[in-house]
Amino acid sequence: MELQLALDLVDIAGAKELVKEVESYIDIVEIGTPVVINEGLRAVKEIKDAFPHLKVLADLKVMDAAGYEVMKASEAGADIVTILGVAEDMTIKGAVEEAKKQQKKILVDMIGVKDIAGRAKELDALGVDYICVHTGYDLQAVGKNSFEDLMIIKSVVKNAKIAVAGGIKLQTLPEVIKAGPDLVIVGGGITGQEDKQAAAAEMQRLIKQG
Ligand SMILES: O=C(CO)[C@H](O)[C@H](O)COP(=O)(O)O
Repeated sequence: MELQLALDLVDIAGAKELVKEVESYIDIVEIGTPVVINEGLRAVKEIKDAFPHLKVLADLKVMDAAGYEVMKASEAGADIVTILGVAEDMTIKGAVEEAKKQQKKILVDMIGVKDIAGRAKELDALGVDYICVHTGYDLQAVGKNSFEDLMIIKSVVKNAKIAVAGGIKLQTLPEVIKAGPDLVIVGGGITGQEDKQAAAAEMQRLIKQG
């Protein structure tokens, strides 16, 4: 099980500072959608250059023209690129094809997908690398979480790795770990803590302990 640090509310300098603090405890750094909007793919490049031993995920949430966007993110140094599960199958296929060419991975974000089980089966058959259930900030604000959806994809996905994101904190991590995802994505649960290093270290400890 891997731990991904999601960076959403920082600029490039802030992202570097944060990653430096927790780099020993994480496997993947996510350059979040707001960071890409503010800083462009330069943020991906600068983080990959500064921390080449960590995998970098570009949270582009691709919805169309995936071949081109996956190519640009790959050129910037992304190891994993996100696409939305609600995108057309043609778009998903384009992403998978380009990622294979570039020797990169595709993570599908299931945000907004209504039929989680049905769509997860289809995406799994399309050859994506990760399928991620995700409660975004807007639904977190009304008390939702991804736990139920995690159990659903666990039961139907046969090939892709399973990921989970959305409001995971130290207190809720043990329940998430018990469900056995391949990848746990944490933003505010680390970046919002006073002692970010301690939070990341404890999360890594819990994940390793299983
Ligand atoms: O993709 C995102 C928002 O769209 C976030 O990166 C993801 O939800 C993880 O952050 P947090 O743990 O703070 O919810």
